[in-house]
Amino acid sequence: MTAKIIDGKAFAAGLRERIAEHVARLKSEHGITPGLAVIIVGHDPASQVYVNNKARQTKEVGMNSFKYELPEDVSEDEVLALIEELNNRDDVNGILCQLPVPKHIDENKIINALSPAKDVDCFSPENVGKVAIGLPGPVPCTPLGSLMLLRDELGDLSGKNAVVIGRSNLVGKPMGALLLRDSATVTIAHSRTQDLPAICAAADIIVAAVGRPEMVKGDWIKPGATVIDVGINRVNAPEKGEGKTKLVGDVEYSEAAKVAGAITPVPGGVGPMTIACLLANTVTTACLANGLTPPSDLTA
Ligand SMILES: Nc1nc2c(c(=O)[nH]1)N[C@@H](CN(C=O)c1ccc(C(=O)N[C@@H](CCC(=O)O)C(=O)O)cc1)CN2
Repeated sequence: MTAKIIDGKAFAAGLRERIAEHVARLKSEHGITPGLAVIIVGHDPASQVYVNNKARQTKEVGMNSFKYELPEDVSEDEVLALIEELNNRDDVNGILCQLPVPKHIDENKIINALSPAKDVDCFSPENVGKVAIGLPGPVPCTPLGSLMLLRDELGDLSGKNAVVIGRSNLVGKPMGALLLRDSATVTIAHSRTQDLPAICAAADIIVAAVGRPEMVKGDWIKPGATVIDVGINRVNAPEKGEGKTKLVGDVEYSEAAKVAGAITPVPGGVGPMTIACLLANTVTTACLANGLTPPSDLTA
């Protein structure tokens, strides 16, 4: 068996088209242009690429983009003051601070300073709670993107055995909550889990979000299972030449693809969904801020 490759890049492009249609309707019917503010602190090259992609894609779907590039040595108080200013602006419906931030800035203080109504990453405790109990609001971007790919691939997830590997606040825990909301039978595995291969062997769905290159082996996977690889790990690639690197996921892709029914590649799988879902969340928060029901196809 060779797995179907789930094309996250193509799915994300389709999602952005739908977002653009919703944005056009918000403008023409309600006079609302959603706005997304992105804050980046320092010069991490990967973060700069992600932030530039976020700004470009925000504009492409017809929304307003506001980018704040702060120096590496900016004080925590200055970042918090900027967030406070953005919290109070009517033309800003979504705010995010690109992670990681430099060590002298407390990530939790940043997250707690964001107005939950504009927290389009869905990192705040209030929004995490809403996700858990199924109230309207933003949904963590990478888990939402993974869920959309799973629903597209499998349809109804009810009763499926789903194993999420990783228990981070950003991916593992919200992914578990979303799968549970879709009535999957959810196991969250982590570094203390015993006999992970046996747990994976019973899974109809595996979501690998552990941050360790190729940790999930092909022979752990049940034939026909759907595998969502959230990992994006840069590793050395001597086969490409001296000093070269490549991106790999948390799953041993080539072996897993021989067994799985469907699998996301890295790159081109979940990654592109993260930014598309950020735009979807900005439409959601813009709707909620204006007393409108968010489009159901952009949320969980
Ligand atoms: N405030 C946030 N910070 C960070 C987040 C986040 O969701 N919110 N996630 C990551 C970075 N990230 C978005 O911000 C992100 C990472 C990767 C991709 C992506 O499309 N990856 C490509 C490969 C890209 C490459 O070649 O390097 C892929 O998987 O195909 C998009 C967004 C950490 N920080």
